[in-house]
Amino acid sequence: MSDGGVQACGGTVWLTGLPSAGKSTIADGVERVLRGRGLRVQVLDGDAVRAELCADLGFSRADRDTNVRRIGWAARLLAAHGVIVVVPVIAPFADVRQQVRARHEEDGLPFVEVHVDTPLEECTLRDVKGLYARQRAGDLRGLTGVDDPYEVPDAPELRVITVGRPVEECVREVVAGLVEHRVGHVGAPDPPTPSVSVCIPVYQGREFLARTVRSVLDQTYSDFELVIRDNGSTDGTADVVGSFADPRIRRYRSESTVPLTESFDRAVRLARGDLVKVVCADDVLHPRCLELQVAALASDPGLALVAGRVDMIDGDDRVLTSNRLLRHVAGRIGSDDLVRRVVRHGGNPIGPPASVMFRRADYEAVGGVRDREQFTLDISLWARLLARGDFLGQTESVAAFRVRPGTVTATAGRREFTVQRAFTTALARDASWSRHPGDLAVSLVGARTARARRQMLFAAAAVLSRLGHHRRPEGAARS
Ligand SMILES: Nc1ncnc2c1ncn2[C@@H]1O[C@H](COP(=O)(O)OS(=O)(=O)O)[C@@H](OP(=O)(O)O)[C@H]1O
Ligand SMILES: Nc1ncnc2c1ncn2[C@@H]1O[C@H](COP(=O)(O)OP(=O)(O)O)[C@@H](O)[C@H]1O
Repeated sequence: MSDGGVQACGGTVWLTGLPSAGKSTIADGVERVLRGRGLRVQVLDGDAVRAELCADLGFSRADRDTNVRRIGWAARLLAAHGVIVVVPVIAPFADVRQQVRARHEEDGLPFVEVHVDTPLEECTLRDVKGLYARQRAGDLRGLTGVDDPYEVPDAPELRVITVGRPVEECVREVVAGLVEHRVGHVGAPDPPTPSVSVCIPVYQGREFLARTVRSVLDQTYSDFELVIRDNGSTDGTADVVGSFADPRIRRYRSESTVPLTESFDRAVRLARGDLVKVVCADDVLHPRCLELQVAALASDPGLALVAGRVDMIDGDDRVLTSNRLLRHVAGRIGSDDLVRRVVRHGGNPIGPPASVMFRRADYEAVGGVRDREQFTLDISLWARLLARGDFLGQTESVAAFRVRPGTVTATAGRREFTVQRAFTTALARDASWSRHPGDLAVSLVGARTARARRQMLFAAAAVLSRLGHHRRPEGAARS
């Protein structure tokens, strides 16, 4: 999936332990760290595998053994192809764990056994899935560690204590253990973590992607990484991505295509920088964009979101209109006040992803992009991020948004209008923010005006395009 110049050595990391010990939680953290380093990682979680590969199995001794052997077999195949396989699976019996280890060793593949060492009393308190309670109530029999055996590993490569320790610390311990046991990179050292990650999720982006990438590489601010995640494009996008040699680029390609919201989320989840900007694969950043927005967030820890203005350009980079958006939301604005302005606006007065920068920690804290409706993806994310801090609307134009036929924004019709209304209504009623009767009525006027304005803009784009109207982007001229 990635290159990045990293030489990967595959292997299996088996996280064994009682139910609710923390196996899955630590596995997820390890996956994130390793992916952040550009390595190929696959988590084979007990629950997920049992739903698919082992749907025929229960929890008898024989079935558990079969389950662990099958997972061990799949892990070995993946590891042989250079993948780091992280396996959070109870695997309660020592002899089957030993068999899986032996099969790896026969193939010369590293096998790292990690005992997630959380005492039963603590697991019973955590009881993430309510299994211990069900067992006590007599609804479940044969629960590992209670009325079914768990054989504690004698000599695991690593024993991780979780009680009283933050998850991140346990994750770091496992990652450090992997390096020691030859799993993961054996070649280039980790690239240093940059302060900013610019993330480009791209699907069928051959036509404009090169311009987008160049606009990122030409920034006046240089301490960034550029994460490009190709969402299974088949139009030659991969060639465009491959044509750039800048070491700050980290490339990922998925063979399958996920929905736009998920593609956005996966690209951001690859970010390593503390600050994040997402750029759609046809938009363009103006050269001082990162410089201006990093300075704002670095100097004011109370800010969760910074946004600049945008120019609207057409398919030939002709400026259709400049310095747009943020008319009603310029300057530093408290989050409660801003949410009210968003409601009254009835649409997205903040801007598209390219105009915005946020903090990765905040993105993770709010659970990332959840909205399945791609039309309100950006504004619903901005609104949730505001729960983490205030907003700064910058009056400089920082990016150019490409207006072209066939895009989500261009084709927005009645259904999208309904989706937008549903979002605004939910926001107006959200108890996290102060509520103002009457704002929802105001927002209806705002939403209709915004929709009409958008329709006019797209119509104008078509006409201007035919007339050959041409002007340089203002932000580009300034910087
Ligand atoms: N009786 C019993 N004992 C243990 N676990 C049970 C049981 N019934 C259901 N579950 C749920 O199944 C998850 C364990 O699956 P595994 O594949 O990891 O188990 S095993 O290795 O086959 O023992 C396990 O998930 P985790 O606790 O997250 O590991 C449970 O959610
Ligand atoms: N240091 C820690 N490492 C892992 N999990 C922890 C830690 N401290 C607390 N927890 C919590 O313990 C629970 C473990 O759940 P989970 O990872 O699903 O367990 P398992 O996969 O072993 O069944 C989570 O709610 C997690 O937040």
